[in-house]
Amino acid sequence: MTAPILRRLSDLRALTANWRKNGEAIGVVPTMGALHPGHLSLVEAAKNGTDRVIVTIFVNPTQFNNPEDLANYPRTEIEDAQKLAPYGVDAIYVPDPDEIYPQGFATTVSVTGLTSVMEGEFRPGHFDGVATVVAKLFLQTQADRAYFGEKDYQQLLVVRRMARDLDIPIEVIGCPTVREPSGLAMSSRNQRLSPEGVEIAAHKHRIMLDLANALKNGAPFDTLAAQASTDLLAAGFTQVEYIQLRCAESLNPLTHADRPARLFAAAWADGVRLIDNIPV
Ligand SMILES: Nc1ncnc2c1ncn2[C@@H]1O[C@H](COP(=O)(O)OP(=O)(O)OP(=O)(O)O)[C@@H](O)[C@H]1O
Ligand SMILES: CC(C)(CO)[C@@H](O)C(=O)[O-]
Ligand code: BAL
Repeated sequence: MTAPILRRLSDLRALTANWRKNGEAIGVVPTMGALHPGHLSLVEAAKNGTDRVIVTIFVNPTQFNNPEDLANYPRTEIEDAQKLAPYGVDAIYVPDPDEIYPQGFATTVSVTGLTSVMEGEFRPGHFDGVATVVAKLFLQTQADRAYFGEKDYQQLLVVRRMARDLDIPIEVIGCPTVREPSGLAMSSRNQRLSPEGVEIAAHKHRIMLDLANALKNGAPFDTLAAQASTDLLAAGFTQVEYIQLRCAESLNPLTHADRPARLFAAAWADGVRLIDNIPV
């Protein structure tokens, strides 16, 4: 059965008030829609971890630094509701824009430190948009647990920091990246790749794994990152924005994987910006 689609906060609150009264734990899966198996893995984790599950779908304009990216973002609400039907979620919250940004909205939630590198550096303003909308979604849903993908690993850390700093009583849970058979991290933006673009993008994960393996064997990071960049361009990527090795908790830069580390990369193929990260 398809879950009810709620567009007004008052309707959502009526449901959650009942659930809370019954002592039921609420899980939320925030998304921008165009659902794929990566999103559905978060829904599954939420179903296993809580009594009631809300999936939110909101293409948040304030986190898009690039107007063309916002205009081209896929919007597939009917298909999304159909994909969620087998999971038995309790509500799909698709807020009307004025529920998130009412007339005169003048508040920004801004996390410092973690946001100054990688996605924060290459997408100015992006994390302010994310932190602000996610804070609102946490407060509006009053969820006990929130599920985020490690595909957007920096976002996961930023959101966790924001919830802790603001004393929002929610547990932020990270879930592993779901990949295509080629290793390509699933992403709504992959829909924009042409068949040739898909073939090019398929090289990214292997190039990152090769770098990670060479690093474990003691080779210096800078040399390996330069080689990986060359390999991406040779595979057909048009631009490599960054390849970085960072501490998995602080995101401080590392030169060796001598503590829990992650390798991050952002590169363009076929006009689409693709990000990924793997543990090292
Ligand atoms: N392949 C994936 N595996 C696990 N989680 C994922 C995957 N792709 C997205 N998610 C998670 O789903 C949530 C919603 O993400 P979003 O709606 O932006 O989808 P997306 O596929 O990441 O789209 P985009 O193209 O904007 O990157 C986020 O927590 C994100 O990390
Ligand atoms: C968390 C999120 C739904 C906030 O708009 C978005 O950044 C996303 O889909 O990852
Ligand atoms: N998937 C993270 C949200 C974004 O790219 O805007």
